Amino acid sequence: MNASFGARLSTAVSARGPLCAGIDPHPGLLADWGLSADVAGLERFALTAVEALAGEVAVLKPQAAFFEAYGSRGVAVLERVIAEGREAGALVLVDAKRGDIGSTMAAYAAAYLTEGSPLAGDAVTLSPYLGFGSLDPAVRAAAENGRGIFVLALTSNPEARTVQSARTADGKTISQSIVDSAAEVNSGADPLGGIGLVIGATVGAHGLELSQLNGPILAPGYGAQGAGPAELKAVFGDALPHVLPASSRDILKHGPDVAALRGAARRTLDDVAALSSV
Ligand SMILES: O=c1ccn([C@@H]2O[C@H](COP(=O)(O)O)[C@@H](O)[C@H]2O)c(=O)[nH]1
Repeated sequence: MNASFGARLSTAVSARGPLCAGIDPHPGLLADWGLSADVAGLERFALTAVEALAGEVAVLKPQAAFFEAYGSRGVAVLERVIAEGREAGALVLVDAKRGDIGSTMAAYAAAYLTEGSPLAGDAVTLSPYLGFGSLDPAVRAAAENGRGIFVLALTSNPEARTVQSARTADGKTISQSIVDSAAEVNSGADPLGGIGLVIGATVGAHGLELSQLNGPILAPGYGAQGAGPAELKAVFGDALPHVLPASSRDILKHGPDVAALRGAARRTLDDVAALSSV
């Protein structure tokens, strides 16, 4: 792959607008869509979401956990979602939140970031809580393969605060130290580095200094977790142009009708786009 992930993401967002639509096959949603809680139901759910959304949104984010819950056949469905989502023109961010010591991280990088692997989308979410440096094999694989990573910095769930807002020996919050490590890797990249961050749209006042990041920010928590356009503006301020709001259940609840799913994604995009004119 020739173009960098930062360049591909910038092009996709310019063409389609800033939205990451999640594919989270919750058992409750499968039931609401009239589907069985088995691999056949999972497959129908996920591929309907791909059909509805992959031609519309810049980024699709399948949540790996809901596929893994069905074992190897569920993972095979995830592989189809990745392949078919990309074929239909969306960038696919696999939300797997992997993290481990460096030597094991190399295997995750082979699985999620290396050309030819059936689980490799365009980017993957990673956890830095074994130390940002433990992600080095993934950082290298991402650059070599034109792919991206999104590193958890300040997540949307309230329980995260005690860990992520704790301070390191130099007085920085842990989340700020993750921002700074990502900024160091992204420095000088044009138009945008391939190391993104995950910062929830729900986090409220956070005090993070994001001006040097030079990378994308995935903002889950939009919709079902309570954040809307006003929260995006308040949380991200000047960083808003690099923010990719992520919404799953709030869009998926409109299925299984394909047109209704598309309509929900478009309304979300319109609400987000209106922010740039405020
Ligand atoms: O901080 C985080 C990191 C990841 N997520 C994931 O995003 C979606 C959110 O789903 P909704 O239905 O829009 O609430 C889900 O896959 C989470 O695992 C997050 O919510 N917060």
